[in-house]
Amino acid sequence: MSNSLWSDCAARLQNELPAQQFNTWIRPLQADLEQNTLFLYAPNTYVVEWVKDKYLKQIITFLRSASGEQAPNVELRVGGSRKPTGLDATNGAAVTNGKEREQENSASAEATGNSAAANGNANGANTGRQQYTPQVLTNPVDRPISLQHSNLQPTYTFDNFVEGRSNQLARAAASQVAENPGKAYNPLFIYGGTGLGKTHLLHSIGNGILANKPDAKVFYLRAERFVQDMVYAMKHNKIDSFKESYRSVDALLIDDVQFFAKKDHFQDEFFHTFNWLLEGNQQVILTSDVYPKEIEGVDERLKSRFGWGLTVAIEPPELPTRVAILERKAEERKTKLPHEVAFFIAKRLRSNVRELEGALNRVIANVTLTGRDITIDFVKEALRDLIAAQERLVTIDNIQRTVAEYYNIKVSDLTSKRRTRSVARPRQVAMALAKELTSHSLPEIGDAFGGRDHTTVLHACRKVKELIESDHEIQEDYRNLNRTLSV
Ligand SMILES: Nc1ncnc2c1ncn2[C@@H]1O[C@H](COP(=O)(O)OP(=O)(O)OP(=O)(O)O)[C@@H](O)[C@H]1O
Repeated sequence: MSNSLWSDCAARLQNELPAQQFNTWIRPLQADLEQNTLFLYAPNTYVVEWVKDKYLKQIITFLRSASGEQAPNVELRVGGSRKPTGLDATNGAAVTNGKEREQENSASAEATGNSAAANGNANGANTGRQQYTPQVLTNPVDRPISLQHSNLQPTYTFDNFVEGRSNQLARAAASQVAENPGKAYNPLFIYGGTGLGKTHLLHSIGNGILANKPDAKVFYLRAERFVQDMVYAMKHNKIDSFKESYRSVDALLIDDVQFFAKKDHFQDEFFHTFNWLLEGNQQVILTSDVYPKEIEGVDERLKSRFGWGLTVAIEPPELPTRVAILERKAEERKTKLPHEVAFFIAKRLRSNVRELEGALNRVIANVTLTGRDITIDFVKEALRDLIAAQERLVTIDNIQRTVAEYYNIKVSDLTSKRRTRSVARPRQVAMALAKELTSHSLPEIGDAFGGRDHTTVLHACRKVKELIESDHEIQEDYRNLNRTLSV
């Protein structure tokens, strides 16, 4: 009963909220109905407070509309991750209860000969875990599967990670994990496009954990390395020490888990390692370039586990964050980058932080070679090809086509005089995008939208900015369009 009530409620929230909000705040909640109270368990107080503040009203409204007078009270609490999640199944709205999960665990573990299950306890760690007493492998021959070195890059820290709206949530979750490994969010799953700072955050967490507890066993690796180690272990008959190594860490940081796609055998082993660590409250942090449920070729069980803790996105940075990143990186390189030049570069290059860094490196190299000052003209010259490539990509025409397609209207509607809301709002969005993503002036943009005055464009830009703050639908639309146009 609790399950279906909560899953209906969650399904409705899923329809109403932008995917990122739903995945971040609602999906991790675990429901339990006791008497007439629906307990919603969140991974930590941060989530409890956030959900209370932002979504509790909506949740109560849904429950009342579904159950009328019978609607239960709602109580948000911090709860253990072993509780049944409301949203584990692939469609995001089904519910499993704890028993089903236990059965599922042991069934899958048995099928693959998992040793924890062989001890008859796939879920309760006590008995099975004793088989794998943590052990440090010292023999150099064992090196490929010895995790003695953390592999952490000391230069990637929270301190030099520039925070902005696009990465705020991921940054907050990451620092919580660094402060409370194994306790805050487990696993923490960070996803987002290439070059947006996932690896940087991952290392920051590892470095943060070590700063608090220098003897913690923290290990960073790309998913590829897990596969290589396993191949090596199988070849050299060292599968036990492979397991011991991976299962003895305090925190396992795995980058690019999309690499596991279509590697069923490795996924199986990873699945068991992953469960093992979670059961022992050992922290797991994962990254991927897409939302976990959308990784093709990865087993549903594994994807479902990925979502047990907290899943957060890193979005492409907005203009102010891009400017701040450039200024920060220039400072680190002891280069004086005038603000208007940082702004110019950030406005022209939008796709990701790696590209921004590359551009900055090129500017610095040119300065070193020529001894000239960094001015906008200098940068225009140094980055001519990059800027041209970006401009070719984003034209007003292209923006109009993309926006029209997105809102299912005609391009001619955008340039027409029609003022109905279904057309007027997309037109304003398109104008704001043209202002943000191209270097055209307000009058030029006005011209391209059916000969409108530049003040109309200015008004559209202000209106959209205001709506982005207040209306999550427009915010989501704008982000989606921006992302589509910027890559
Ligand atoms: N918010 C940020 N502040 C400072 N530097 C950043 C930020 N985001 C990204 N970077 C820098 O951008 C570069 C690329 O970031 P990173 O390698 O972490 O991206 P990624 O998301 O892991 O990409 P990929 O998916 O391609 O591996 C790094 O040098 C990183 O330091």
